[in-house]
Amino acid sequence: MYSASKCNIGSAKKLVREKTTLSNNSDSERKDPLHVYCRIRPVREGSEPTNCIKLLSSDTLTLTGNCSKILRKEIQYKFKHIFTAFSTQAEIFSHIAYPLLEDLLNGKNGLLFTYGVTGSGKTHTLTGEQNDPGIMPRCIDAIFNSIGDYQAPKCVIKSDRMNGFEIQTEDDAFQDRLNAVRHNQKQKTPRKGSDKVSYVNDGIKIQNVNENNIYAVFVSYVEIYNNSVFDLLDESSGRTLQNKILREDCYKNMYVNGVVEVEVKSAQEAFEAFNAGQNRKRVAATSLNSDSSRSHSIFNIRVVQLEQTAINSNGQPMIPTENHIKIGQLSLVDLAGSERTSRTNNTGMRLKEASSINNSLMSLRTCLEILRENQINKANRLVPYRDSRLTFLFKHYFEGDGTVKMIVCINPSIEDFEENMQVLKFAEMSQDVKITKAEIKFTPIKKTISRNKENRTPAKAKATPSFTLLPELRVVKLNIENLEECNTAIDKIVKVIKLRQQKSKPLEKENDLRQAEVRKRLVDFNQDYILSKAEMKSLKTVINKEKQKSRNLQLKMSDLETMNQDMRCKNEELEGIILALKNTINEKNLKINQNILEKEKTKQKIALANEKMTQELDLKLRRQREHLNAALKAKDQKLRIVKEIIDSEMPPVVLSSEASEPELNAKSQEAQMCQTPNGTSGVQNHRRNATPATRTRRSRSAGEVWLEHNVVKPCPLGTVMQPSMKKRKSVSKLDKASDITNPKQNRYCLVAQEPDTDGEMETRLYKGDIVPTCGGGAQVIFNDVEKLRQESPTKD
Ligand SMILES: Nc1ncnc2c1ncn2[C@@H]1O[C@H](COP(=O)(O)OP(=O)(O)OP(=O)(O)O)[C@@H](O)[C@H]1O
Repeated sequence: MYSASKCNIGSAKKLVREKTTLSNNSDSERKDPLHVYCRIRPVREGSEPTNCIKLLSSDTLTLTGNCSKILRKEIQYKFKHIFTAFSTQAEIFSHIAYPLLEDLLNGKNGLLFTYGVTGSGKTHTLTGEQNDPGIMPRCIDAIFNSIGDYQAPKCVIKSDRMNGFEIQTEDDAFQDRLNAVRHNQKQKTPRKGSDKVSYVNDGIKIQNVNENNIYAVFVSYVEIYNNSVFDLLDESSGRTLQNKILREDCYKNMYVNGVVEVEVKSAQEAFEAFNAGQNRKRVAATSLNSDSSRSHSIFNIRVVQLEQTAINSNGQPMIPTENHIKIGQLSLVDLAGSERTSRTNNTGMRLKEASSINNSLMSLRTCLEILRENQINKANRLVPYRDSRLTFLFKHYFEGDGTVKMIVCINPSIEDFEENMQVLKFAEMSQDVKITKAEIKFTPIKKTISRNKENRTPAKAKATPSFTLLPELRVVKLNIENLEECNTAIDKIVKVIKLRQQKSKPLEKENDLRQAEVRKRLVDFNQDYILSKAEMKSLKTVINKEKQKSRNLQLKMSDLETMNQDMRCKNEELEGIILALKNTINEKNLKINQNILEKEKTKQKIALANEKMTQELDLKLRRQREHLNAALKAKDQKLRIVKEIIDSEMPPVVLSSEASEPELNAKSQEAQMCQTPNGTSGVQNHRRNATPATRTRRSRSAGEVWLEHNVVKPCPLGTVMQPSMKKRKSVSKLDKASDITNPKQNRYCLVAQEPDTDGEMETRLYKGDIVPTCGGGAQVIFNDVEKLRQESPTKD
């Protein structure tokens, strides 16, 4: 457990983490802490030499944020060992990986992973370059430098694809080797990435290798991408890798189900396998690293060893039948780097990958934290290994036994300060996690039943080396002085030789049989080879045809591409035209809108003007009315005076506008009764005097202008009864408003004719003044009715 104590150094804060003892002695005997090493990468050439790491000793460093943006603080971290920018790959290998190799060749498990921010040198540390190899190539070289001479024949030890191994008879192994050769020959194209790769070999050997054992080395390479497991050495699925599932074997070890484990007999073969996987591994350029790993990659080396019991006639090690095998596993894990989206500016696929990487790293963090808490508090909180494939795959390392080592890679640039702080904090915490020390485990040998019927003899009997039954031919020193002793010794030798000759006869027979068998197989193989050659030839012709087809298709494609290009050009032109038209439409729309606005404004102005005019006209009308009323009153007054005068002179014959029609009729009759001899009616004269003055005169200067409205065509009236209307306009229908609103007309006369009771035609003239209204119309105020009729004076 850590306690943080703070003390001020100048203006900077310094956090010193002190370690307290964690657990009791018995635990420390059985368990080892997770070993955490730190490697500081050199500052990039050309970048600012601002450094946020200060090295205090070989195991302590301080992280300093002396940039103005970041809070000035110094945090101290302590690790098992810190490698500086000047540390070599060889140093790192010998310090960290060498002990793990010793364990591996001793049948123990080990896990080594690199952790850090993107671009901090994880891949460099683990893989390195050809002339500066990292941990992985050095491990491979060291393994083969050490066990190269003690290897089991190929295919004798075989992966059962369920994390276990089985032993085959030599015959089956031979058959498998043959199949492998055929398979390689059948492969038309060489395996992608299988080009020869070589790393500088330092010739380092692991000490104390048991020379009595025979060894087989298997490698597998998987990646965890977007929380899915893919086998990078699986060639069966072609280009697209199949998602694999994780399983637990009977020893509680986690493994990738059905993973391809390639048995390698030399470092070269191992590098070829690694390279083939490396070509499938998902790597992409980000803004922080041109070759950024987008997945966590796990390179597994498994060394299987079994005790050597005998050597066969060819001097080859014999396969033991009743024994145990030791399996050691070393997992080299290159974790993808944690990255902040704000710094990488990743989008789309890269962003999804980054979030998956960060999630799985967070799971690893959570698991180790809970594991640590459980160990400190003796609690039993569930560790969420299943949250991520990464943690689930390494469950047996954390829960079981083995050695776990972590290399924290640090980029000392000041931009990485915040992320380094997180990484170092986690790494330091991880050191508290205790892992049970690696143990040697013996696994019982699984034997496969021979596929060859002839070989279905008990494996033990078959495998028993016959020549080992022969008496040993020891070196005998002959004492020439003692002839008797010499003779008995020679006799003994002769006896042994004879016995050997005798016993070697069946062996020779067996040998001959085997030779014949091998020859037969060779013939078969040759036949197969000839068949394969013929097949290859036919396939070549097919390939050539296909190539031709593909060439034709390519030509067609290029034609289509040019067509496509042309279309694109046309499209672009049309788009340009459309754009220009759109612009014109927009301009026109703008003008229309402006016009509409102007119209609106004008309408508003007109409405305002109308309102004003209406108000003015109302005012005028009101004044005119008042004026007319006053005039009417004055005229009434005058009329009254005239009436009084007339009343005083003669009997009243007055045609008043106020008179009712019967009165008017009576009066007009009376008027017609007193007609003048020249035919002019006295009534007319009289009426001219008695008719009240018109209310309004539209055009006084022009005199009276009549609108004579003849509803029916009048009968010929002769000259006597013509009404007196000098200026007139006759209409038969009043359907046009302009007839009556014509400002020139000021009088209105409606002519009506009907026969009277005597059958005489009577013409009635309803007369009135046309008065304009304020709304621009006109009204007629009837003030006179004139009846015109002819009457015979002789009539009764
Ligand atoms: N110690 C070192 N010495 C020299 N060059 C180094 C060192 N560490 C890293 N580099 C260089 O820095 C670059 C980035 O390193 P690398 O690819 O190993 O980073 P990484 O941590 O694996 O990144 P990512 O997590 O994105 O995959 C590489 O060009 C590598 O050669």
